[in-house]
Amino acid sequence: MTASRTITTVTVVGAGYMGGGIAQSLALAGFSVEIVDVDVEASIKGLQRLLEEAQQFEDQGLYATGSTATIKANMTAGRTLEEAVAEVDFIEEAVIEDPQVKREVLGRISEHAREDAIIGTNTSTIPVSVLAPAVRFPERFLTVHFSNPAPFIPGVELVSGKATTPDVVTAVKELLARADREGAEVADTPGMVLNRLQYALLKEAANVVEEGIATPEDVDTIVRTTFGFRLGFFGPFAIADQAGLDVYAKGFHTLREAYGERLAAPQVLLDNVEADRHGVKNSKGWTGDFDDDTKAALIAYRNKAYAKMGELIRELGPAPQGRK
Ligand SMILES: NC(=O)c1ccc[n+]([C@@H]2O[C@H](COP(=O)([O-])OP(=O)(O)OC[C@H]3O[C@@H](n4cnc5c(N)ncnc54)[C@H](O)[C@@H]3O)[C@@H](O)[C@H]2O)c1
Repeated sequence: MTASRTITTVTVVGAGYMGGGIAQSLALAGFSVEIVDVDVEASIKGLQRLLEEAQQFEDQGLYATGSTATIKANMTAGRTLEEAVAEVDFIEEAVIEDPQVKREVLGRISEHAREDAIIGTNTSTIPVSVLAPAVRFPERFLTVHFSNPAPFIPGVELVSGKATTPDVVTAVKELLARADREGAEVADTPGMVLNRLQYALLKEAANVVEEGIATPEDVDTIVRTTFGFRLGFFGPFAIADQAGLDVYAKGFHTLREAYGERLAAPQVLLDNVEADRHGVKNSKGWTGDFDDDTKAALIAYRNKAYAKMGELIRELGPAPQGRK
């Protein structure tokens, strides 16, 4: 491994829905990006499609004027996988979600890449431990999981394997920051964090419907107009701090009575309350301590965020819906 891990050149292998969006985003951020698909013809078609899509985004005002020209200047296609991975600093694999196919492709990538090139996989479900054995020099391998649609969703889950070295994670975080993305590290577990939480919400939402408590339409309305409204700005811990941890503890008591241990208060929440940490209101929260200036700034930020969110939703109008 070389000392410097700064990434400037990237190859994305698998230029489909996600790989295409990732390549587009990185090219727009100034990285030199090559895309590779099943063969040279598919790669060139992919490039054409991505440039057309970028132009549409630009015409719709979603990308700044000149973005397509930047992407065109920074993105190439037309070589084999072996050629395209040979010199670059970072390779992101985004082929189909099939462990066998991924292992084969990752094996080829790592065989032909520089020994110090960093290799990421965009898998949404397959543990690093399943894929890493296929990678030559697995210390430079990790999951770099972008979300759909990649051109617009900023968050990226990063999952290290047993062998992954910290400098590799740092270099990928720097790449993401340059592309205006935010990487968060999670352990190598099925579903990681994003899908574990998202699936838990869907499962409970389905329970609510099955129990006849609300229709799917009303569940969706409640989610997007109440707690979902906050989620673009605050995660569950920050929200709990704002609501009051003592309030949550009481709420969990009611839920436990109704639904059993499954919805009992987490011990760490009870420990916080026991230690007189009630959240922002008593200046001692789960996420930290709050002095008066920080409290005032947080409330001002929250109010502005929600007012602007309301404005945006009114401006966009309701989302199109499928016919019943
Ligand atoms: N679609 C999503 O919402 C989403 C979100 C996050 C992560 N992911 C993950 O991203 C990855 C790609 O998903 P997608 O939705 O973009 O799929 P996709 O089918 O749109 O794209 C996959 C691409 O890989 C190409 N490909 C297949 N085999 C290949 C090979 N051997 N060599 C080179 N290219 C090959 C295909 O031709 C296709 O263009 C998967 O691991 C998926 O789980 C998907």
